[in-house]
Amino acid sequence: MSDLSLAAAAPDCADDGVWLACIECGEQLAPFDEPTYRCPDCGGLLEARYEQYPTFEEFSGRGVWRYDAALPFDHGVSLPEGDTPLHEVPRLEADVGVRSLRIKHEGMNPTGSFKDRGMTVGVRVAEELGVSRLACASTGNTSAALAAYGGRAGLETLVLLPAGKVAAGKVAQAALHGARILEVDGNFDACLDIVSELADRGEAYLLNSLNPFRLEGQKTIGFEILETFRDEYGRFPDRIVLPVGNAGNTAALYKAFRELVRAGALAEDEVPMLTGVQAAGAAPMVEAIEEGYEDTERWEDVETRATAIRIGNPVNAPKALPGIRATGGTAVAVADDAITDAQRALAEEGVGVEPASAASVAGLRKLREEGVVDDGEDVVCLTTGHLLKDPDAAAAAGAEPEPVANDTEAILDHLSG
Ligand SMILES: Cc1ncc(COP(=O)(O)O)c(C=O)c1O
Ligand SMILES: N[C@@H](CCOP(=O)(O)O)C(=O)O
Repeated sequence: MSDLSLAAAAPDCADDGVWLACIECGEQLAPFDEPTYRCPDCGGLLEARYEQYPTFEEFSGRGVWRYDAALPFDHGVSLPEGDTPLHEVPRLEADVGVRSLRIKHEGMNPTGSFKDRGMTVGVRVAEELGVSRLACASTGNTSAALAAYGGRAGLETLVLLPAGKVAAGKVAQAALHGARILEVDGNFDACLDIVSELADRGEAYLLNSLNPFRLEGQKTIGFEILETFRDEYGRFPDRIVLPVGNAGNTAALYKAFRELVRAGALAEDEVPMLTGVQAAGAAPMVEAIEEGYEDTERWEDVETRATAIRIGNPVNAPKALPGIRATGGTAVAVADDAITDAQRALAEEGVGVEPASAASVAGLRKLREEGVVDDGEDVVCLTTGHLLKDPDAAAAAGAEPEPVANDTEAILDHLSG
């Protein structure tokens, strides 16, 4: 068993400084000999390990590649990504009633979601491996990012989408960036099963978050939040609340914290509580936390307005569940209407997010009402995708346009009426 605890000692050194390790049996693999997504011995998830883990002082530059000392390469296929805002939301902060509330808006990445952080590293690894076709299953954002970064690298991209369940903005992005789009008569989990099989047969290089290098890019969200928060407040946040679908970000943030603890840059009692939020209609991670499972049980029927997190079989659960538990966090399910209310509240303070992103704020509100989150806490909510990703959901959540005559007096009458 590979130790995923915060207190784990630094792993044994490998000659070349980076390798892949199975989180279940500890098997170590050379990272760039051939595409590998799971342990060939036991089927466990893999994660990248390094000979050394940097402290904050070793980071320099901007965006994802500021953190190259903690990544397998010092540059990648970049648009560029990262360096996203940590918004203040004073009205929401007062309404929720916490010491401080900041919104880390990952919708401000080049294709409008956090997936860009994963792709800049993942596509760099694809180049290293010399593959020609990249593929993913997607609820939308992964496909948009893969198409853009694959296109930038001049590689063929193939995406499998659940038919009729992907927001318009995301399909448009994937199409225009040049992906070949296959609409599958099945949900996201079925698409991922198929893409994984295609990858195992050598037909394509898989760039979902099952790919450990995707998560290397995404862990920079954790580095960025901690650095920015510490620079502004002189301390680290108590809690990070995030939407959970395939559980890649939860796993990636936990990995960032573990690496900083190992480097001596973060004390164990300074690690923020990882708090996952799922839509009530797609909540296998919440079930696993509540029931004490080590992995999720697959939900075959999932439904939510937050289509980005309409996922019933989170592949990263064995990495993410220990993270939630070890940091003293929790997981909570929220109703679709609560997600829309949170989307409106964020939008009213100028922060435009897609429904799945607003789940973090909806979850925080629920946990405050339940008394799980204390009023003295410093909280960061992660918002993962931009409002324009899902224009239909935004239009439905906002006010209806009012038809008026083409006449100034009529408009003044209308406004005063
Ligand atoms: C906008 C958005 N938010 C949240 C998630 C969930 O992230 P994760 O799969 O890393 O849990 C996804 C995709 O899964 C997403 O596209
Ligand atoms: N929301 C995701 C689902 C796939 O997640 P991944 O992180 O495993 O690629 C999407 O945008 O497709």
